[in-house]
Amino acid sequence: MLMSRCSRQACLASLPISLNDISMILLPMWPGLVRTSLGNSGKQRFSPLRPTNSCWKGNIKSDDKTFTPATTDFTMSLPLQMDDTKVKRGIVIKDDWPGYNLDLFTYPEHYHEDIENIYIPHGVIMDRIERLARYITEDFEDSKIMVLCVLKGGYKFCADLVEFIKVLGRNSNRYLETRVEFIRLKSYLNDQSTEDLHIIGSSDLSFLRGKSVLIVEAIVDTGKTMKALLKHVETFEPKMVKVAGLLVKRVSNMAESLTNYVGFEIPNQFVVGYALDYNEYFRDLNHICVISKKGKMKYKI
Ligand SMILES: O=P(O)(O)OC[C@H]1O[C@H](OP(=O)(O)OP(=O)(O)O)[C@H](O)[C@@H]1O
Ligand SMILES: Nc1nc2[nH]cnc2c(=O)[nH]1
Repeated sequence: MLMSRCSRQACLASLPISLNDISMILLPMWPGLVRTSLGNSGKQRFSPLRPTNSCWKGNIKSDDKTFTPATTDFTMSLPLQMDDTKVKRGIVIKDDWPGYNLDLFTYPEHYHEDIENIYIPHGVIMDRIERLARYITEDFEDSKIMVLCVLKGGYKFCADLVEFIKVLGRNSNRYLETRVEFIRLKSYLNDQSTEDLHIIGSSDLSFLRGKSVLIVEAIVDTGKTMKALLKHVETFEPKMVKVAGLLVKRVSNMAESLTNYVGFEIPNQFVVGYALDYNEYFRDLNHICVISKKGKMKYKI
């Protein structure tokens, strides 16, 4: 079987071994730290590797079908430096990444014809968030931060990120206290950004004054939402603001990097799942997937 590899630097989650002991992460796994290190001993235990969360290519036989090998793989970026001046691209997914065949994973049956592929499996999302939690915990100087979750798309990312930050804190001598607040922004209709960017609910963020703030957003695409939000947040004079984006799209007009902690850099494709929607559908899908033409037609407004 043909195996490809994930780079150590970008794929490396919290491992109880030295970097010199391994040359790559072949299969990221989930459950990760949250599930495996719970308990009073604080000791990390490893669960069996599960191929469904893998970062690989090859032929897999299942139900007498041989699935087409993936032609490419997650390609990793340079090592992330905790340096604001460097652009952190996260795990870079190449333009020709075909995703995983739907038959390799489980997902709600009613979406069968509505998604093209499993673009980023849930387990890989979780493993990457675990790593982001560590960057954030090590990076913030304050021991307390205000987490501003951008709804609706960011709710799952925020919940999982904060959970990982808490678990890390309980298992180390660096506990980053998190207070979570929410803001709801809406601008998309179908798969298009519109000129109408609405703050739904209260826009008063005066609780951010003087605080270290982490904005948690599921996706930065055109960057319009994030630019507008950063401008709005700055008016409340926080001490500092950083942005965690699970996905950042590679779009040509994005001149500046708005995101300090990037999960994955992805091509310009409309993705759904893990709380990302298409007209409110697909938020219940746990993987990140590419919507199919049929799906777009079916749920179009
Ligand atoms: O970078 P941009 O092109 O501005 O796009 C990013 C925004 O688009 C989505 O929000 P949406 O307006 O769909 O609202 P939702 O989060 O409630 O789904 C997403 O959750 C981001 O907030
Ligand atoms: N669901 C979803 N929402 C978005 N908002 C901006 N880009 C996207 C995208 O690719 N998917």
